[in-house]
Amino acid sequence: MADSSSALRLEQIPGKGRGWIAARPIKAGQIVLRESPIILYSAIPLISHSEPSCSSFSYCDYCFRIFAPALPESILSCPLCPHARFCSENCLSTAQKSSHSSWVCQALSLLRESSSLLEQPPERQVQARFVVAAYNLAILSPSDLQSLLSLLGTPDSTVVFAAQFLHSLISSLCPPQTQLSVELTAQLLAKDRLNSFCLMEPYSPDGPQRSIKAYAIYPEASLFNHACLPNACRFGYLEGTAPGDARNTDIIIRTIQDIPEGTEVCISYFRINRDYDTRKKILMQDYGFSCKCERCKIEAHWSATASNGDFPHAYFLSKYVCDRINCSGTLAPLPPTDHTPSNVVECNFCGNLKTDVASEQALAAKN
Ligand SMILES: C[S@@+](CC[C@H](N)C(=O)[O-])C[C@H]1O[C@@H](n2cnc3c(N)ncnc32)[C@H](O)[C@@H]1O
Repeated sequence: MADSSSALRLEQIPGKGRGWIAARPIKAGQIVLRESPIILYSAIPLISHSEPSCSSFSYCDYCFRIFAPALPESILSCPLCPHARFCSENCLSTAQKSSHSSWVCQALSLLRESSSLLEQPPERQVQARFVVAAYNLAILSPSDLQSLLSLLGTPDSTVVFAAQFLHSLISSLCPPQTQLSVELTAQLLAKDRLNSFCLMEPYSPDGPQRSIKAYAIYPEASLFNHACLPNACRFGYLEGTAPGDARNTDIIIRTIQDIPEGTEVCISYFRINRDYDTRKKILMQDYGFSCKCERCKIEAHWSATASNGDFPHAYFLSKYVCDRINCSGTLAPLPPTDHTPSNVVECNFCGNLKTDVASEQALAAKN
């Protein structure tokens, strides 16, 4: 599942819980983790409301690739329900054995007809998709359920309310073939809230903000801690072809700089060009911690007027933030070949490739 065994080791990091440490020196661009999701579910509310969906695309319910508009006849529907559609025989048959099992198909169909779920906010309907996916995991792969439960995340009152509602609804409509309690449901929802990764619609320079297509849980990737100036970043190849034998829904974590042995390997949980106040707010609201990294320490006391506009970390941001319009992804070198570092950097949002020389020149021209 993961490539981390030789490059990374898990340790307790003071003040942060568990985290990944470089087990040996790691070169810039190296892949340190490649992992498939144990849970992957659509971010679209189950029951459509009157307002139009923010997404203009429709996609396969297994691999989440956008359907080719020129080939509508190639789209396959689930034989048991009209809602789940697949881009190939392979996706359909694999989904029937996993994420769209007959129990999932029946549970989602019954939930769609539930008037009490219709009265709930769209977020609850997305949570319903997660709970169905998690119960399905409990039925099909108890060891993956244990991996999910081993992640950080403690239920609070909102999660407990959602768990009570969804557990009771699903148990009455379509009970899973295994005993799953309200308490377990609350635990699962709390893990999902803290650890799920968003899979986004493709980049477009002139399009609206990208919508979230799906949420995925990757237990090993969830153990990366956050840094506001990260030394690694996440890649995904949802629409394209993932490198090597990876699947398009796999997560790939690649280093953006050389990392000495013993150093913690961190990713940023969001775009790195956000300002201090925004980062502080997101980290507290969504992840429940206050970041004490070097960048935050400096920016907490930085003022544009007092500092003559000389923004701290300007060099890092110019070098590693993609400058394409509507992008701001993170740039990381391609993996080294035969221990030779690559001078081509790839953006983890828009996929743009450019030589590092060009980015150095762009930086020099700016200064
Ligand atoms: C996705 S988990 C990362 C793995 C986690 N450390 C663990 O032990 O499972 C996110 C949580 O890790 C902790 N964390 C991550 N980055 C941190 C940082 N820069 N400072 C403090 N805590 C951090 C916070 O508790 C956060 O809610």
